[in-house]
Amino acid sequence: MRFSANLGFLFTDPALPDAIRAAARAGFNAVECHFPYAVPVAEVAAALAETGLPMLSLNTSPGDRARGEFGLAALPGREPQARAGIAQALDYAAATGTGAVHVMAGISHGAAGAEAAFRANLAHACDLAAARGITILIEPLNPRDVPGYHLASLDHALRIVAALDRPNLKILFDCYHMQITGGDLLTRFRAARDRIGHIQFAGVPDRAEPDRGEVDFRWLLSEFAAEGWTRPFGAEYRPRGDIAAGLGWLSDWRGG
Ligand SMILES: O=C(O)C(=O)[C@H](O)CO
Ligand SMILES: [Mg+2]
Repeated sequence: MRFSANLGFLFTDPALPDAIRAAARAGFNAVECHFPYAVPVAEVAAALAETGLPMLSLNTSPGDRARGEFGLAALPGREPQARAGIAQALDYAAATGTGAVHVMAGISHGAAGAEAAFRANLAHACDLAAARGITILIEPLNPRDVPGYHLASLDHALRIVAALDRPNLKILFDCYHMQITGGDLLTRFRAARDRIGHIQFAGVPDRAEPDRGEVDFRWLLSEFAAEGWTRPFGAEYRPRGDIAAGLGWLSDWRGG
């Protein structure tokens, strides 16, 4: 069982290169991040090379968070900024050997033209990414945490992936969001298995360490592995307190 530290939520105190080093020391096998763009790419590439950890994924720019933006790809009229963000993310991914870019849909509130904009931007992203061997991810986010987010269900993500029919377009199956939007995690994972490119997890409902709450991750992740999932699972949770003190779940997996 291998685990990736999501550096958007874990090890957020040090700058990104030192967060990568901290994740390696803590025993993670990989890292992933949200928005690395303020950090010189050479520093991130150097930390990855030094630790030997791969960076699995990063997100396109969210846009202006102060104005409530959380992604641009499904915002009609914002195509230039969305595509600039996609180009920026692909450049950063290529320079760091990152295998996947999560193209963030954004808060569309179901506006007219949002779905068409999202699909066109995704097709564009897939074309650019394919030339660089990079996977494009889309991630349904639950509407309680992100009201109005354009991509709020697994079914919607499956419809998009089927319609665009690109081999490098996959779904980011975040067990936290999936539990809140319907549960039935193993059955829904099995049904979507061929379309899934990455898995994340966190305790539900508090989005903290995955060692308590309504999902038994020791059981669930073992079942995913039994289904043939071999990639690292992305730990994307907000620690209840001290990060190191909360890593018992990781040492339990490692056998103490
Ligand atoms: O919020 C999540 O679950 C994510 O993984 C996104 O990348 C947003 O940061
Ligand atoms: Mg997630």
